[in-house]
Amino acid sequence: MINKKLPLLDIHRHLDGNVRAQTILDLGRQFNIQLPADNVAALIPHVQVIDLEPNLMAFLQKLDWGVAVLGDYDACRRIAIENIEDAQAQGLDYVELRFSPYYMAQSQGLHPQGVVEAVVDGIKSATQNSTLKANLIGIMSRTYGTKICQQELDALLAFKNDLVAVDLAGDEIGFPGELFVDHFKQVADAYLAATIHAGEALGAASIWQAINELGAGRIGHGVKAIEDTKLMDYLRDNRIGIESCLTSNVQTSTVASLDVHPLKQFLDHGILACINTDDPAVEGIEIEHEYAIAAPAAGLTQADMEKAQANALAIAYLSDTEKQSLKQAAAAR
Ligand SMILES: O=c1[nH]cnc2c1ncn2[C@@H]1O[C@H](CO)[C@@H](O)[C@H]1O
Ligand SMILES: [Zn+2]
Repeated sequence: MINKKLPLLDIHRHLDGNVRAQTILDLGRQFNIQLPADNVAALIPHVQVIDLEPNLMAFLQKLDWGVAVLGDYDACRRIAIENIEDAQAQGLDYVELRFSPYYMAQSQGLHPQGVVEAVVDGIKSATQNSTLKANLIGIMSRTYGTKICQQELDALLAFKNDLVAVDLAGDEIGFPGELFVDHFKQVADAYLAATIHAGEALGAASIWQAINELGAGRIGHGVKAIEDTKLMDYLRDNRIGIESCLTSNVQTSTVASLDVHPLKQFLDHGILACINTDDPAVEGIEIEHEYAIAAPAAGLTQADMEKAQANALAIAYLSDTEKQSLKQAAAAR
């Protein structure tokens, strides 16, 4: 269970993987986009994983309707604002929302830089009078190849002061990290942190590559680190955190079931691993479910879950002062 006396964080959460079904319907109508259904109940099977998907790429297709309806920049702003509302409704104290401007732009011919501007603006206005703190992570969608990713990076770097990090997501097998060394050199030159989706569809070598060649200071998923003890030691000793996403890893068939998920072993090893949602609307779960249902099913004790809460704070892209004040505010409630 979530310990309310500790700050609750979700630091691996795709804004464009969390578009409400009702919003997809509204925007579909607004922009005259033909959808596979005209009510929420009938739309759900098209935009949410119902059973397991056979692999990561099949899972990722479920995100497509959420971006297919982004007909203008106001629509992008709307889903950014709704993501803050959703995070607030979950009782999160701090959220890192990540998004891929090219992925959001491509379907309706928007400009990626306009998408970044709209998302930044939406997050700023929605958090202005709120106790929830949010930071943004820019994603390069590797699935579109190196050239598009450069365009996407250009759009992100035009707003680098509004971001805390850059990520690489999408098809890890088809577009491995080796292709993106030059991109992440530019990320480092812009003084932005790097967190990379690695060791989800590929093995431990992909995690080593993300650390050594792309400068990753955190790893998204990192499931396959369990295959390499030296890597487990390295992650612990260098405080490279793992952003675990339990339900997502089952739905993508990255792990066979929760009881064989390596998160418990990561925690026992002293790795700064934490619990996150990934794509809540697509998965049909929320952070509460991950703590109340998924984590116990993955063998975590209450103490493990509290460790995971503390780890999320330890590796969050926040200053020590910000971390301290989140801690104090939670302890006082
Ligand atoms: O679990 C995941 N693994 C890899 N890539 C993901 C995952 N969830 C979403 N995306 C990717 O992130 C971008 C949108 O933010 C898209 O490229 C989507 O395919
Ligand atoms: Zn992810």
